[in-house]
Amino acid sequence: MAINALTWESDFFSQRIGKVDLTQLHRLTPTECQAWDLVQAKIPSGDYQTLDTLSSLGFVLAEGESQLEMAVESSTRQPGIRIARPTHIPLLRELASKMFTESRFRAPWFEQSLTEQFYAQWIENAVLGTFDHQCLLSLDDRGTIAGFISLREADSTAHIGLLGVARSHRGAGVGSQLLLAAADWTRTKGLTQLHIATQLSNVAALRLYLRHGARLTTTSYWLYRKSNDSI
Ligand SMILES: CC(=O)SCCNC(=O)CCNC(=O)[C@H](O)C(C)(C)COP(=O)(O)OP(=O)(O)OC[C@H]1O[C@@H](n2cnc3c(N)ncnc32)[C@H](O)[C@@H]1OP(=O)(O)O
Ligand SMILES: Cc1cn([C@H]2C[C@H](O)[C@@H](COP(=O)(O)OP(=O)(O)O[C@H]3O[C@H](C)[C@H](N)[C@H](O)[C@H]3O)O2)c(=O)[nH]c1=O
Repeated sequence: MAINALTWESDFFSQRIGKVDLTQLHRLTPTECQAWDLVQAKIPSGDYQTLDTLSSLGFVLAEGESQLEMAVESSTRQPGIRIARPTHIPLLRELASKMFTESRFRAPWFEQSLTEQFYAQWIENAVLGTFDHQCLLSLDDRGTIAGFISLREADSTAHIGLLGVARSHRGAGVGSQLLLAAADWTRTKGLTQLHIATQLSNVAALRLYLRHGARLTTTSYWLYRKSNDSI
């Protein structure tokens, strides 16, 4: 078998969703793909051979992704940053549901209302510590949520889950403040690397990360194949 089930995603989106195991690509057949509603593959953007193989099997481009890493040698505590609590969940859900418009979880593969719920659920899970481990908030001088960042620790490295700034607060340094708070979170955990992933199209986010010294490490493509009789 060359496709592994994505269990959480399949349950959440009520579709049979699988992901190609690239080490088993030589075994992949249209018949195996057909057993799934949606098959995903994430490939290095320079791997033209895999790109061509997957294209010939009916996969199409869904999105490009960039991975970055920030070396955290020193950091400073950011004023105005709080740990999100369950009471913040309703407002965080509302903010997150409308913010991540650049996403591979998009039409025609995913219904927009479910995509909105997906990012709402992601940030709720971050507050509860059930997926990402923590969610930090930037509060404005009235105590309103200006932005949030979620973080997790995996493989001795810190990872940013979601970063979002309320539209009314953009372009005022809140994104920078949250990124610096993430660097501080990383350092206080005794870690030295902060990993970030974002869409290749997300120039605003990429500019922010690069401005703060993040290094672009890899670029990838997400390819999807939907079965004709599904969704
Ligand atoms: C891991 C992930 O989640 S990746 C996805 C990132 N999130 C999203 O795409 C969600 C939607 N987008 C957003 O929430 C926001 O646009 C973000 C997070 C990308 C950026 O947040 P912002 O708070 O606007 O960032 P910030 O203000 O620090 O920087 C943005 C611009 O404002 C400028 N700026 C910063 N401080 C100030 C200031 N005090 N006065 C004027 N301009 C300022 C910056 O120089 C920057 O300009 P540039 O991009 O032209 O260089
Ligand atoms: C909430 C939650 C999610 N999962 C699963 C579901 C998916 O299989 C993965 C998340 O996939 P990812 O490729 O990370 O998703 P995105 O493409 O939306 O994320 C990128 O863009 C975002 C805007 C953000 N920058 C993110 O950091 C990027 O990776 O996780 C799960 O198993 N359990 C959950 O609770």
